[in-house]
Amino acid sequence: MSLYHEAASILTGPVDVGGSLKSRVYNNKTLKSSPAHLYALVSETIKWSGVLREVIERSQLLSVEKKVRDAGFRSGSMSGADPLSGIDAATSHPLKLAITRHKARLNAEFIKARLRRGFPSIDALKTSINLHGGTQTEALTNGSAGENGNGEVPTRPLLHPRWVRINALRTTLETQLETTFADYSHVDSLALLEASSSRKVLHIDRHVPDLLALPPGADLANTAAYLQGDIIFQDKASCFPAYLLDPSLEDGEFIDACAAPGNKTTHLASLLSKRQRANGVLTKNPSIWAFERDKSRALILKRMVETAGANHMVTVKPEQDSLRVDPESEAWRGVGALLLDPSCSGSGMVGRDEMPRLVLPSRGTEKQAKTSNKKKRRREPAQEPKNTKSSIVQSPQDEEESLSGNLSQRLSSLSAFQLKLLLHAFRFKSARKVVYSTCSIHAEENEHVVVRALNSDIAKRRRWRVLRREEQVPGLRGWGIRGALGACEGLEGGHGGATEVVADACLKCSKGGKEGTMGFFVVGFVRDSVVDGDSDLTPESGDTADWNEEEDEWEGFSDGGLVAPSAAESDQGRCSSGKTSTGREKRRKK
Ligand SMILES: C[S@@+](CC[C@H](N)C(=O)[O-])C[C@H]1O[C@@H](n2cnc3c(N)ncnc32)[C@H](O)[C@@H]1O
Repeated sequence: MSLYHEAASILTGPVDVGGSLKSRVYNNKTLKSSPAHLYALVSETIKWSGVLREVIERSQLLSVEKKVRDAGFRSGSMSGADPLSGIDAATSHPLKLAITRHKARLNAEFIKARLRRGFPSIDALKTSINLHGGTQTEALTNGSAGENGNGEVPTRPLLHPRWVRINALRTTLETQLETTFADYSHVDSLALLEASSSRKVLHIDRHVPDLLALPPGADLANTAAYLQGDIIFQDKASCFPAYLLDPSLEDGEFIDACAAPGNKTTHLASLLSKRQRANGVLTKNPSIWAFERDKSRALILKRMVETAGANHMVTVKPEQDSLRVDPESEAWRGVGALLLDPSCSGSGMVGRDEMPRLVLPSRGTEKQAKTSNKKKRRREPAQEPKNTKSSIVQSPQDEEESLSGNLSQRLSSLSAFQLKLLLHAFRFKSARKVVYSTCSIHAEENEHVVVRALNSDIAKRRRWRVLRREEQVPGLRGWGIRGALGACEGLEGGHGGATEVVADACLKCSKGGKEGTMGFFVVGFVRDSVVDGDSDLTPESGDTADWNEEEDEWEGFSDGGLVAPSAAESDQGRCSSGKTSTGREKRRKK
């Protein structure tokens, strides 16, 4: 049984210490069990924990079997046809006996749990759980059933879909729908996508052009389309910045000031190539300068640009610190628009160093407990240490990290760095558009940076203002989640606009929300004309905290995939597959 005890200790460990589930198992040298077996057991347990909870709670097993309760029915496998078939212990083991005594009741509850979810067979339930990791079936238990049942669908999508961006540099949406996704059925909403038990189902996004949502388990990493760069795994939210920039061939040159691994750079190039195609005439190729200060990340960026077929537009500047580029220099006079997606806390990332949540059964309601054993229940002896977030979800509670001293310090350092980059972007003499984004959910890195930027000397003198909601590209104008009014207070007037206008100009994405995105923030800045005679500006003056380079900031994945960890891994495979970049010639030297 040590396999089960070890699984239990992994599953009940604190959620905020020890890294991902995989690293907790494979890096723990004190475990006796085979890491592969243990990992399989804990991941299966997590996947099935919602069903297990229901079966155990409804059978009231824990109210009558003290042994099971004290040992903790912490892990089990549901890979077989009944809830008990996976328990690998001697038949005479007291724990196994305590469970098998209730076999009939447990099996009956298991059947009911399956039917409640609308699955006609165990295989159908298994397929859905394997596809959606168990969470989707949870959505179906409150009275509604999935498409296998009475056709109803859950009211809210719960999972992070696999977002796939069609790369217009190499292909078109129509071509991909006729080839890579020819045998996929189309659904009208994420809710339907999540309710589907089919792997071959997709939803065409209604906000960002050329973006598809697929089920989270969709495996496209080996498709020709992915390998040749026709499709790119990119979270929907991460597609907002380039789209919001609304790049046109008249904008002049572009800079992506924080470019690696290259999702937004290649998206920008893709949007420009569509513009070129729409123009119908052979236009001069637009220029995108992709700055990346980190040497190894710049290599990944180069590969991504190459794979996406954007070499003819993008010039990667490896080991280039954006802040060391002189925006006043004549060399950058042609730059009209910038993307700025700086390193941030990454608090909006889905799956970052995440420990999956285990849903545990309770011993039943007070009433159930009283009727079953008529004894007053004692509290579980094993208590979590204070101030430690457990990976077990006992009851829904807000697990938002509190702004402790450390976090607050870190955020203030990060936001100082982000502001510095933003004000630097404002200094490019011909620039008329800047899009700023973070994958952070903290106002300090988002609205507060916007307010401080608008209050800056350079913003006022060069007349930078926010790109108002009504000016935004059609797909994003309708996006409902906007900046927090309270977080936008403190505007000093001038050209910044009213607090409401600024808050409404900010687009936010919720992590784990019904839109299926990661947590994200994006805002556009524009100016209506280029103002000259302002080279005497010292834009960074007056900005407070110093950026601490040692901070653990989020710098995006080291690959092209801002999706689930598995996709990130597969992208990494592509990026580090030994394929060398072709040594693309620089179009011109700066
Ligand atoms: C959040 S990631 C960017 C993700 C990227 N925009 C994408 O969509 O794939 C931030 C990147 O900016 C780089 N970076 C941070 N500060 C920089 C600076 N001052 N100059 C250039 N690159 C910088 C980091 O090394 C990191 O690769």
